[in-house]
Amino acid sequence: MPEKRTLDAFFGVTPKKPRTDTNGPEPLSGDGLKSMHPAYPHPITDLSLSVSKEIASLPARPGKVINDQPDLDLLYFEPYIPSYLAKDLFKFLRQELPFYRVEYDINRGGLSTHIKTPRWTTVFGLDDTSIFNEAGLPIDSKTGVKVSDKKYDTIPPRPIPKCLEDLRLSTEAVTGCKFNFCLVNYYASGADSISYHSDDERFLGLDPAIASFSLGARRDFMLKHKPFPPGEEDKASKPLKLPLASGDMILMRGTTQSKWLHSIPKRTGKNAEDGGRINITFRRAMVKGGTENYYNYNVGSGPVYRWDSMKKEMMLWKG
Ligand SMILES: O=C(O)CCC(=O)C(=O)O
Ligand SMILES: [Fe+2]
Repeated sequence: MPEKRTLDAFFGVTPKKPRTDTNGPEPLSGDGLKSMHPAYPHPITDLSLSVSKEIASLPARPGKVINDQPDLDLLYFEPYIPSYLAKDLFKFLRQELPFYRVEYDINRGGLSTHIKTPRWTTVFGLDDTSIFNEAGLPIDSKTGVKVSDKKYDTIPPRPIPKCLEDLRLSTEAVTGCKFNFCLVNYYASGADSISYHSDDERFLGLDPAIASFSLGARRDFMLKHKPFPPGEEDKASKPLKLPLASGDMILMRGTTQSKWLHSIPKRTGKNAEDGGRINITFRRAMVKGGTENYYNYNVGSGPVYRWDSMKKEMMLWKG
């Protein structure tokens, strides 16, 4: 992949400064390399070569097909990443990635509602119409001409950093699917959640495959069929609860997005303080509208936060 080599050569290789802060050192790094890009709020440390190689050798166990419900097609790796590595990868990514708490307004039937996304999010990637050139700017994937499009202007797209690129490449090799986007959710506690939805946006094309990784605390992944049309209510399907553990990966494919909904419900009481969970999804956006949508809802226009390992919470990143 010549594009990647040139991009790495341009951004990826800067010696790490000796540490003067108390914010680490993190496990899994160690070769002193970082991924850089003008749109990153800060450089993102690469995984060491040995960890990178280990990720290329995954999954730890083969996936099991779950398709015993109408319109459902899942491939469940339990786990994909062995637990010792998943634990360190959780800490590494929480420390290294920039996170956002996105807020936005939705208008439904003339009524405007303010939404505060109930979890931390971040996103990297570019839809199929473009690739990043050596300067890290989108160029047309067919002609190589620099793209000037307002869909890329408000929030400039950022390439997938090497640490997540390692996992993307492994996931592509194992699933045979192609992915150009990486979305990350951080659920700091049981109070963070994602409500029932399906990832069936038009910009993903028909029957998209989405690979979804869990790191850190175990959280319940709930699935239920969308309402059946009148007369078909008897096509009985029962809701599913998958208690996803650290290192697990679930590939959702076929009609899973068009016919089913999924969620991570809140947890209360003694289950609420769980140490946090990271979810990584790999997806393939086909058109520029997908890029615009993903950056709007996962980066947004608010401030950047970064994990503070002393305070053990996300803190405003002043750069
Ligand atoms: O956290 C999860 O496992 C699910 C996340 C999800 O459904 C999404 O980001 O669309
Ligand atoms: Fe989803």
